[in-house]
Amino acid sequence: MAEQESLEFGKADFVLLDTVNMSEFMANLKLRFEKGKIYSYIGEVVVSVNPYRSLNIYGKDTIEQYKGRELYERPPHLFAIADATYKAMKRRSKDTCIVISGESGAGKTEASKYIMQFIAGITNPSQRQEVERVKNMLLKSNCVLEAFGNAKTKRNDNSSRFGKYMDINFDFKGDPIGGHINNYLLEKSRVIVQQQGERNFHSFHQLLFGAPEKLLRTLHIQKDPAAYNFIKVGGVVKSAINDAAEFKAVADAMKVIGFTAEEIQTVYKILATILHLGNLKFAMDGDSVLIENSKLVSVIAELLSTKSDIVEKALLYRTVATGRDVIDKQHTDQEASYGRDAFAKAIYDRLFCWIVNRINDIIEVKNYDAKIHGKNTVIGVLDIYGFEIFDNNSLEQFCINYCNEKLQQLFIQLVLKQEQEEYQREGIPWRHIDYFNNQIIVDLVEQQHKGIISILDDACVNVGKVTDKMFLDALNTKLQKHAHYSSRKLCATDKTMDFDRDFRIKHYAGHVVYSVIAFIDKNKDTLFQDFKRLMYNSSNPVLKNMWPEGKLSITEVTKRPLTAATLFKFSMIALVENLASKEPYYVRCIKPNEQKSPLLFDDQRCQHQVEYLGLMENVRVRRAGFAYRQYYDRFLQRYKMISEFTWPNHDMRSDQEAVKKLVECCGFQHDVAYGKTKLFIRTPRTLFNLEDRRTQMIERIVLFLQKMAAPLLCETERDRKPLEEK
Ligand SMILES: Nc1ncnc2c1ncn2[C@@H]1O[C@H](COP(=O)(O)OP(=O)(O)OP(=O)(O)O)[C@@H](O)[C@H]1O
Repeated sequence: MAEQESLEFGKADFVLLDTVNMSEFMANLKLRFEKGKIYSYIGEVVVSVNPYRSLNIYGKDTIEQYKGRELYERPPHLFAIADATYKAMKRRSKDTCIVISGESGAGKTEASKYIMQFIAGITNPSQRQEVERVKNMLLKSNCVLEAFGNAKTKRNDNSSRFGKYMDINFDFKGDPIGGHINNYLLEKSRVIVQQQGERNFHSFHQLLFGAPEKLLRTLHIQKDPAAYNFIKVGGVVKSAINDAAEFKAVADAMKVIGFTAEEIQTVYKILATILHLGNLKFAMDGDSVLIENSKLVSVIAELLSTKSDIVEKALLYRTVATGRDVIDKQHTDQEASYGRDAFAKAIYDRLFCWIVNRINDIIEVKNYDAKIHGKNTVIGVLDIYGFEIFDNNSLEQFCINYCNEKLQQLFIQLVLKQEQEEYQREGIPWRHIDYFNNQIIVDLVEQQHKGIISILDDACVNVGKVTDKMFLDALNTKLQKHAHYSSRKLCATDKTMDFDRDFRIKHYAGHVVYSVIAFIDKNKDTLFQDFKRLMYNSSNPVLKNMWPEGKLSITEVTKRPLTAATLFKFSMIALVENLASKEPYYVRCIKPNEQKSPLLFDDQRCQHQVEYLGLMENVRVRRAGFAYRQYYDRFLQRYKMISEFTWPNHDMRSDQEAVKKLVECCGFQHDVAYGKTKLFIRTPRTLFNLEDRRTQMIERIVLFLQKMAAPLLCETERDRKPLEEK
């Protein structure tokens, strides 16, 4: 229990609720939010509510207060688990990780930044230059990633449109010596289309408003967002001044990180290429397709360091292998614009991955020799998209929600495992706990042959024209008996779904209807080989290196590359394995309202998040046996004034015996269990009763001391008087 907070702020740890039910949970969460307490615990899990205002709780003083302390010695804070993570890593040489989850705008990225700030603040007391350099690199790389991976959405002005896992490596002294970033599933569709009220990635806006005139001229770019089809304007132009300032900050960060001038120029050329691609107009002229504004083709060719006719050919034709022959097949205008969009998305996605790789090259640990330096340990920070339910849910939401299913499964398993291990260590018998096991849903998605991803992949490799509807038919046949799957065909009366379009999954977090439209295309994620060859044949070496597979001719290309969903599945399986191998800590973020208001606590929205973050399940598991546990010596330190046998010091053989005596004095012996090093208390009421007794005793002790001190004070007064009179 966080001991530094009064109960007027509610319960700092949800494990101590009088009764575990949703209404008590929500009342406590709301009370704490309204009192400005944005952090709470569930055991060692931090629950965080976005305050939507700056709080003075992240400065140097606060870092000092949390540094080296135990979790329960200070009020709940991100810094407390950052410190716990750091201690586990440093003292016990354990690899640890912090998993930050929550929906868009809940405060995940801010939390990850504060955690990094804390770690930076407590390391390198000797100010070694190398450590400072690494810390600077880690912070600067964040700025670059945000420019290319974040965008303004309706829900968050600076929304991360990718998942991120970042390892920080530490040497034997506990100083950061390097890092590594893994990125997951960038929302690349945003490059070509944005919903009303949203923007393309920040990088495009920064370029338009921040690049010097000379650079814009070489890129053939105008300072006007309305001139570009891939940039949506209308009410969402963030401050151009901000964008301009950020352009400079990002350019500077790229330089500091170590990007060469040629690399930085290439980055700008790719952004400009994408903007020009968006303006291409295709039309049919009889049977042939043509580009109406062909001047743009030469601009694109110049930016990509290649020839106009090669660009034009890649846009209008597709090389296909038919038996032994290789022919050029002309697109229709629709196919051409589809191919162009795929190209724009692919080069942005590739650019983003390339940036992450370049950062990794630069920040990775170098010259580390385990024999000389000892074990190199890591703290990982995972900042990944939360559960998503929109009006229209497609393959992207399907992947994101599957990711959350997997993380939730890991979460409950780990909380259970930690509990079991503690009971075992302490010699307390374990009681079986009922909890919701979402394995069945994870299997529904990822199981080989039978899972939705497999069924989708099967549909994608079928010869002939496969439609999204055929995929849905296959789902309906294979999953008709599955308890967590349904569709209109299987449940004709359910009008929340459309025939031949929708299916529903009962996720642990709620029911989500997915529309199969474009599932097949998105899963195939085809980029014609012609575009890859175009990039590979560029005379710009940076571009060429980004597209090594462009080396292959059409006849050498594997016919069945892994699909988008399968690649994502593999990356999730690897991620979960990696997290499971570390000691995990959790931050669960909640967004209090849609209006980004610091005052509003929207009960319904918050309750929904509490449900799908599995927080009630967490509280239940955490206090299934005992709500509270504490080391004997610490318990005595806090409560010894309650009993004459322990105040001011006990004379029993062990602290454990003294605690037993104290507990019996209060009559709580039926509500506790004695572990090897800790006392376990079953119900919170007992703990609060102890707290009340402690408060009363402290008042009496203070009164007593005052009484004792009074005559002394009088004496001093008397002694002083004559002196003064003298
Ligand atoms: N601890 C905090 N103190 C003050 N403001 C905060 C805090 N956490 C979040 N915010 C505010 O909320 C906004 C959204 O937070 P953040 O970008 O971290 O959300 P997110 O969960 O990472 O969202 P997404 O998934 O869209 O990236 C921030 O830009 C900031 O204005």
